[in-house]
Amino acid sequence: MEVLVQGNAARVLKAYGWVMLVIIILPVIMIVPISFGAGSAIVFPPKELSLEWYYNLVDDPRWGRDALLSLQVAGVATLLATVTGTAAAIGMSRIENKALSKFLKMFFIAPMIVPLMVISVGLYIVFARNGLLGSMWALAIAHAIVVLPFVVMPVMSRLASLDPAYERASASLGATQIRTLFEVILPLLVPAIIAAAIFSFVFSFDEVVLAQFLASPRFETLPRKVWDGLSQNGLDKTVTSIASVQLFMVLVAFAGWNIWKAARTGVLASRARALAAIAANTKNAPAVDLPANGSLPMNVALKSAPPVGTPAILPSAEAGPAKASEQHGYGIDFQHMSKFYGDKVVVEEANFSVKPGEFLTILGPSGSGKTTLLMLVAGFISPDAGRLMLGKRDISRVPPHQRDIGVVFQSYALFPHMTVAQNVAYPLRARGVSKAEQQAKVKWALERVHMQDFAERRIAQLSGGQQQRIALARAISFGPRALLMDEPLSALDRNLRVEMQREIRSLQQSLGQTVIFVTHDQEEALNMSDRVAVINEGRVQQVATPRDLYLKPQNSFVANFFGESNLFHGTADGNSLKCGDRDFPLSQANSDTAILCVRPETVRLAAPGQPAPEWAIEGTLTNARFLGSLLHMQFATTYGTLVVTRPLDGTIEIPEQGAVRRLFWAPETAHVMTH
Ligand SMILES: Nc1ncnc2c1ncn2[C@@H]1O[C@H](COP(=O)(O)OP(=O)(O)OP(=O)(O)O)[C@@H](O)[C@H]1O
Repeated sequence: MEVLVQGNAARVLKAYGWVMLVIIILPVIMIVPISFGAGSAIVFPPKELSLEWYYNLVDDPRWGRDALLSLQVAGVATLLATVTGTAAAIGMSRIENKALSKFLKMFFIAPMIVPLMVISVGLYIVFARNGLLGSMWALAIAHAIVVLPFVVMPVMSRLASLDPAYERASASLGATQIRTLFEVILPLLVPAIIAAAIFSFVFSFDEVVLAQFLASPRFETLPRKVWDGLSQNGLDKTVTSIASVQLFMVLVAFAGWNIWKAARTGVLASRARALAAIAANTKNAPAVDLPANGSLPMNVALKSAPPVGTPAILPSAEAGPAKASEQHGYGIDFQHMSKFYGDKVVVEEANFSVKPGEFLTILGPSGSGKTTLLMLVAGFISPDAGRLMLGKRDISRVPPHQRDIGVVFQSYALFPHMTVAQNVAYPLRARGVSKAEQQAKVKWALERVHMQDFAERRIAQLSGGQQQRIALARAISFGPRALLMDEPLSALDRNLRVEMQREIRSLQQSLGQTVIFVTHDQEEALNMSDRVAVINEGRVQQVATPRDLYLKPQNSFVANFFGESNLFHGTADGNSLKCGDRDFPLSQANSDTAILCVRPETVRLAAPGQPAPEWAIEGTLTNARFLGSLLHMQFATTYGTLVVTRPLDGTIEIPEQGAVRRLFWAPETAHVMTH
């Protein structure tokens, strides 16, 4: 940690901290020795030790009765406030109507702003009219109302800080909303809920103003009795023994909480160990030690697979050891699909197909609609027009948990409160798969990503690369009909990224899975895809193999986005393109306004005196950069800057800055586009 304050300033701050601590804690701690002092005088430190005030506490049954009532009131108020407040916070986080959401928030937070005295008077009138004064329930409800904001606020802020991908991941894995609530959302809210419950309990147990109005002399809480005693006769020293007992109870509760936490982790660990024992029981498969970053040693062969196309049969407990090509993907058909946000079109008339078992990458600049397209397939949003077919089924309106489509999120969205094995088993549990089958499939999926030895790890104990593998294992464990990946490698460093590209591609091929992969990195698209869909401003520009995209781009956007290009705008006339004062030759006859796309590596250079066609363009070298294996040159010409690249094989002549060359190309290497 960086030290911001050093030397004398640090010492002064430290001393200030200690003084503040002592001022805050000392009066509280002093109560304990005072409670052991003999006689009714408040003496610190006590001159004579005695347990008389503790005997007094036990001997007088009213203290015990009042304490019990306070405990009952605090218990009921805590339960009411925690349940209602948590439900309200979750409900409000789902309301899309901003005005309504704001109003409800104000409503639930109001008890914190309105003075307690006002609330007390209001409740007194209501309870008095209904004959509820002096009832434990009335006081508990009043306390619950007052502490409600202290539950709603922390739970809402915890909800706001949760990655929304958790909920989407749960749905994509087949969980209903109820399962998602109880198995994902509530466990992730536990710290906030516990904090809120403790606060509610302490507030209610200690509360005196509402108790003054709503309890009765016959039926009074502990704080009210203490208060009454104080106002009538000065401090009854029994109060010090009560306070000491309460302090002791807080310490016991704190210790109990820590012991429970440790025990809970132990239980989870032993559960995970049981799954891991099965997962690790892969005597035939050699265990792989992964480096900490999750990359795979180069000598580890990816599991070979029979050809794609056999029907999907996931390994079952009865089926024995898993075979490698157990899944096959379905085709996905986008039929004139559009999505609007307000009046802004985000996806416009998407109309293309992904073949079964194909790896298709959606490539486009930031904000072009890639994620929206993927979310439409996953079912997290619905199209405003058009249809989406998965195989022969129209899934346009099918909820995500019924689509059987696996999703790997950019943030991985692994559930942090579950172990690796529990994460991978989650979609299987959601589908009611038997325990034995769950274990077999978890083992199978973890083997596919070489993570079988990590089954009992917590997610926080994994590196980014390892988390990536687990996210993949979780998405394939239930035999999805297609797999969607939203920039899953963007958080990894370059080397690991390249390795994961190789692995994901290899896994997809061995499984025969249909994959839609989103990226804005064209190199990644080139490395992995059977075909690439280039998208810009919500419109799919071209869907083609990487080779066709490069050699035959459909328009200038694709030509520029997928690799570099030199573009010449002109009018085609037969076998030539009129552009400025030149007629560039075309390999095919054309008769329209057209754009000629010339890739940098196809441009030839002729030094003065060397032969060149008549239409060659004269250019002056303005910039030459070494890009690893490529020399990248820029020439200033009357057509603007032209880019030329050459592989650096150690033999090429590198022109000097300012050198003049004539630039030309073979007509068959240039591509004509209409726009
Ligand atoms: N919920 C929403 N409400 C309004 N506009 C939205 C919403 N979600 C996305 N958009 C807009 O839709 C457009 C496409 O967003 P999308 O996230 O699909 O782009 P992207 O290509 O995935 O971008 P990036 O690569 O930056 O993730 C953007 O202009 C974005 O601002």
